Amino acid sequence: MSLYYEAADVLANSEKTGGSLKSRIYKNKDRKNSPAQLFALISEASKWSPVLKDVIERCGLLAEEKKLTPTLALLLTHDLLLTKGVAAKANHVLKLAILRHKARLSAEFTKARIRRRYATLEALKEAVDSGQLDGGDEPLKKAHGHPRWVRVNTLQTSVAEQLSTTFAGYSKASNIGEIQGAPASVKIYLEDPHIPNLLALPPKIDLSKSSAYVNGDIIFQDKASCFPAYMLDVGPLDGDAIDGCAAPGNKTTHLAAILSERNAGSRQQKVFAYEKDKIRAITLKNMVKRASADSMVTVKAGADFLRANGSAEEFANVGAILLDPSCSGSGIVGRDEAINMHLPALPAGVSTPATGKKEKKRKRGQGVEKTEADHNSTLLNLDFDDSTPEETPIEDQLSERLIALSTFQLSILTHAMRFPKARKITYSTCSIHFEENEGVVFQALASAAAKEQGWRILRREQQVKGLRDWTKRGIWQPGKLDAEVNMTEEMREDICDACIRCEKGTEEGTMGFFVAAFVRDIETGRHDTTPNNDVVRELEEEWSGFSDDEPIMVEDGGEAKKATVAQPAVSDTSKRPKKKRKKRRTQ
Ligand SMILES: C[S@@+](CC[C@H](N)C(=O)[O-])C[C@H]1O[C@@H](n2cnc3c(N)ncnc32)[C@H](O)[C@@H]1O
Repeated sequence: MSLYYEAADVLANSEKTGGSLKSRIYKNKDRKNSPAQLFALISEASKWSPVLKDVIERCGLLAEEKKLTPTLALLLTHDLLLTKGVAAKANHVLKLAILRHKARLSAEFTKARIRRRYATLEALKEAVDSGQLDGGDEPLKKAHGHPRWVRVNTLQTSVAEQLSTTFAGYSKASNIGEIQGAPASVKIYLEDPHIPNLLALPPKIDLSKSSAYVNGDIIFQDKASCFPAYMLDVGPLDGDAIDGCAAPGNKTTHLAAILSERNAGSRQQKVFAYEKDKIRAITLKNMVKRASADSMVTVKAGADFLRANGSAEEFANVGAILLDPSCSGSGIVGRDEAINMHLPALPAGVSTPATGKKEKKRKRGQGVEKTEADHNSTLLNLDFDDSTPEETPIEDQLSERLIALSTFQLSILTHAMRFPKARKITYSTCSIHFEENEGVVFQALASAAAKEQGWRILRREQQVKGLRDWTKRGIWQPGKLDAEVNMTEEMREDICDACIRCEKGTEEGTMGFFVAAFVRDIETGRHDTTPNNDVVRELEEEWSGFSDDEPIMVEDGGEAKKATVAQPAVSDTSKRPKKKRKKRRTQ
C-alpha cells in the first residue's frame, strides 16, 4: 500500500486498536512502510494542518479530485509543498491527482503565509514547529502545557555553565505557569524550586539536536522522575547504591550524579544498575556512558534483581536501594496534550471516496470516511506520545493487570528490604493507581521482611526539603485492600503523608507519579538476604512472558480480586503456598 494510503489507514484506526498513535504505528508489523516514515509524515502533516486545511479548501481540491479524502489531501499537500515531493511513482494515481493542482496549491500556500503575516517561509516554519499555530491561527494557549524538563548532568557540567552556554540569552521566568503557556520560540527557563539542577523550559522546545543534549550535559527527565534519587538522599556514609530496575537509566545517572556531588567528585561510591531486559540494558549502558557515569555505575545487563543475593561480597557496602519497577504507566504524559489534525472540509454534495486497495470495496461510511463522517468533524485528535516511555500504558484488563503488577512490585520491594546493609529504599512508580502505590507501601510495611528487618516509612518531616515541601501527598482508598491495615487512623494518615504523589495535567507540570521511602536503623536488621530460590522460581513461573510492552493476560475474565494485606503472623516464606498469580502472596 502506498505511504499515503497506509498513513490514512493508521489515522482511521478502523480496527479500533487502543494505545497512542505512536504505539499503534510501531506495534503493527504488517505495514509496508517503515514506522518512522509513517510517524514522521503524520506528525509533520498534523503540525502544518491548520495552514494546509485552509490552502486545500481555498484551492477547491476536494471538489475536483473525487479520489481524495480530506486526510489524503492533507498528507499529499504536505509532501508536495513542504518536502522534496510526493513519495510515489510518477504515474501513481494519488501523485497525478495532487500534481494537477501544484500551481494553485503553491499560490494559496503563499497567500496563507502572507495572511498570517509571516514574511518568509522560514518564519512560518518556526511558528509551526513551536506549536504557535496549534489552535488555528491562535498562539498556543494551553492551560497546563507539559514543560520540557531538563536535568543538568552535574557529572559533566553545572547549571551556571549551561545557563551561560546552551541557554545563553534565555531569561528567567517568574513562575511555572509562564513556562507552561509559552511557545517554543520564547526563550525562558525556570530553575525548579524543589529539585536541584533541574530546569523547566517551554513545552514544545526542541533541544534534541543541541550539543548539550547530544554530549550528555543535559538529560530530558520529567520533574517527578527526579524525585526518587533525590529522595534517597545518598551521602558518603550510605556506601554503595543499587538501582534495581534501571533502564533507560534516568534515575541511575541522577543517583550517580548526586553521589559524586556529595563525595566532592571522588566517585568512590558505586552504583549497581540491574536491568532484566537485555535490549533495554543496551539503552541503559549507552545512557550511563553518555552521562559520564560509567566509572561509577556497574550495569547488570539482563540480570533479575529478584535473584540478586544481598549477602554477596560485592554488595557488602550497599546502603541504599532505588526501586522503580515496571508499572501500568498510567501517569505518563504522552505529550498527550494531543496534537490536533485539522482536516479540510468536504464541499457540499461531495462524498468521501474509498482510500486505498483495501478500501476499494468499502461503501461510503467505512474506514477513513467513516471516522471522519461519524464524528462529523474536521478535527482529528491524535494522542502522539513522542516521549521515551518508561512504560506502555495499557487500559485493557486494568484490574487484573494491577493485581499482577502490584504482586511483582511488592516482591521486589520486600526483596530489597532483606539486603543486610541497606538503610534506605525508595519505591516509585509512574502510576496513578492506589494498588501500585500506597497499596504496595502498606503491604510492604506489614510484611515479614519489614518487620524482621526493622523497616519503617521515611516520615515527611525527615525528608529532604524539596520533597517535604511538596504538597500532594499519598491517599487512602478504603476497601482496596482485603484485610484492613492493622493500625490506627493516625498512623495511616502519617504513612499517607509520607508518600508523595504527582498528578499529570496540573499547574505543577509533572507526569503522574508516586514515591515513598523506607528507612531503618541498621542495628535492628537481621542479616538474612539469600534469595529464596523457591520464591524466585515461583515468581518466574508466574511472570514468564511478561514484558513492559505486553498486557498480562489473566486466564478468565473474572472480577479482579482485592489485594490482601500481609500479616506478620502468617508471613513465614517457607510456609507460603504455591499458587498462581491471581492471589496475592504474603511476603
Ligand atoms: C519503570 S522502568 C525503569 C525506569 C528507570 N528507573 C528510569 O528512570 O530510567 C522499569 C524497568 O525495570 C526493568 N525490570 C522489571 N523487572 C525487573 C527485575 N526483576 N529485575 C531487573 N529489572 C527489572 C524493566 O525491564 C524496565 O526496564
